[in-house]
Amino acid sequence: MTNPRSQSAETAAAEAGSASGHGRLVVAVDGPSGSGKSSVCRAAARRLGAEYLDTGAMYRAATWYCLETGVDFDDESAVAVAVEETPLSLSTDPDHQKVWVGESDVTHAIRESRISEAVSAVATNRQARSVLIAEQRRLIDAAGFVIAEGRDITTVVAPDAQVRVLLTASAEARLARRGAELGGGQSAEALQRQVIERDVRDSAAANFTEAADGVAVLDSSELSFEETVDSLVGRIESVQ
Ligand SMILES: Nc1ncnc2c1ncn2[C@@H]1O[C@H](COP(=O)(O)OP(=O)(O)OP(=O)(O)O)[C@@H](O)[C@H]1O
Ligand SMILES: Nc1ccn([C@H]2C[C@H](O)[C@@H](COP(=O)(O)O)O2)c(=O)n1
Repeated sequence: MTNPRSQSAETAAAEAGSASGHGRLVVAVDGPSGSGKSSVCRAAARRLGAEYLDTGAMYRAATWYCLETGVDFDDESAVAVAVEETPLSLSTDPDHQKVWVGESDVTHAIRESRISEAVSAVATNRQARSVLIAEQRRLIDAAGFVIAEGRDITTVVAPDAQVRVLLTASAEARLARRGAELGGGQSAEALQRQVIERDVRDSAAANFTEAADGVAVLDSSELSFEETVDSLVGRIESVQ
């Protein structure tokens, strides 16, 4: 995987880590779709002056590249080669979340439904995963103080993180949140495909429904957004 902008992102990350006075601190958060990982982790990172790594954005950007280059998703080797080739870079600044593939700013495009519906083909490809996991570890190592979220951060990418949390919410809460986020125009079937069915497919590659040993569960079903952020921040502050 080539990474034209990674150097500046890493330099910024290292500076932010040392400037925040936290030294090296890795926070790993996993959970199913719509549990609140991205929004809660981004808000916690802002509040604490940490870097924020959205690993799902990396799977989505690689999927965008596969679609752009016309890769056949049924051809596992072709998918793996395309992911290896993807000129992906992303910022870890929680205030300026940007994702690029080469010179294309794909920050918004990777959130489209066509990406959500195709991304599992990349997520369940073993070779593609190992390429992305290596890159995620490199970005985490380069950061001083980072909150990284995804599906396998607590278990595979950063099992030695000082804070490890499984963020959950009931299926009803997750569907309602995603529906509201998308403006209420999505059919129940489309939401079911993008949230529940995607989780079922992605479960073949990672276990993000049960907490591994040493991983704390944060169930946000009955919590407001702010209460969920407060809870995560409290857990992080308790180890500082
Ligand atoms: N505790 C909460 N209460 C209410 N809404 C929440 C809560 N946590 C998150 N949300 C909202 O739910 C929506 C989905 O959250 P988010 O995108 O962060 O989930 P996610 O776990 O990252 O999903 P995905 O893995 O599919 O990207 C967002 O609109 C977010 O603001
Ligand atoms: N560590 C990760 C992060 C993400 N994925 C996969 C599973 C999702 O379908 C897809 C997009 O993630 P999202 O933006 O919805 O969080 O990427 C994964 O397998 N492992």
